[in-house]
Amino acid sequence: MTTRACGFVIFRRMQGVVEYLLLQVSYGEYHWSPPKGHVDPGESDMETALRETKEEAGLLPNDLNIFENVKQELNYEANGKPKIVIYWLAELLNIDKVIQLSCEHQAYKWLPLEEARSIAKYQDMQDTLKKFNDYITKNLL
Ligand SMILES: Nc1ncnc2c1ncn2[C@@H]1O[C@H](COP(=O)(O)OP(=O)(O)OP(=O)(O)OP(=O)(O)OC[C@H]2O[C@@H](n3cnc4c(N)ncnc43)[C@H](O)[C@@H]2O)[C@@H](O)[C@H]1O
Repeated sequence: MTTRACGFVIFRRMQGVVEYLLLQVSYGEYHWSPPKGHVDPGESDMETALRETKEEAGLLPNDLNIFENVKQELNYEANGKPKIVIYWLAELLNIDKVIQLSCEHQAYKWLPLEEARSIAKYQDMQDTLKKFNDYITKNLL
């Protein structure tokens, strides 16, 4: 059975520089990823992304401008099971908003594209960040 998870690649514009939010898990390989998590029964993908972003980063829907038509799907194996992860692009509107982590994460960073890609580690996550960055560069700057 395939595991499904959803979240947001969140960016902010900091003095002209686009930065991406990555969270470091507090278990296992201590890997970094955008806020995301498993889809609960009866939840839509977007409801999951919003719930997980609130739980993991303390960000509410009105903190974000969500680009519903800009999304990427990742497919990989996690803990021996196939996993699908859907990310939408979202912009943090108030750049001073404080990130509030849950116990699932031990750190967060706002990083420009290449540094974000570097700590994201996995090729498909790196490609996703690049594709979202291309969209931002072409349409929002
Ligand atoms: N080892 C552990 N010890 C204690 N509690 C744990 C745990 N693993 C999960 N939990 C608990 O499980 C719950 C997770 O719930 P959720 O918060 O709902 O779900 P998630 O972000 O999708 O979880 P996870 O961290 O497992 O996912 P990811 O795909 O990034 O990561 C899953 C695996 O896939 C790998 N991975 C991540 N991105 C990948 C990619 N793009 N390509 C290939 N592998 C990737 C990761 O390195 C990791 O090994 C939490 O309550 C958490 O505390």
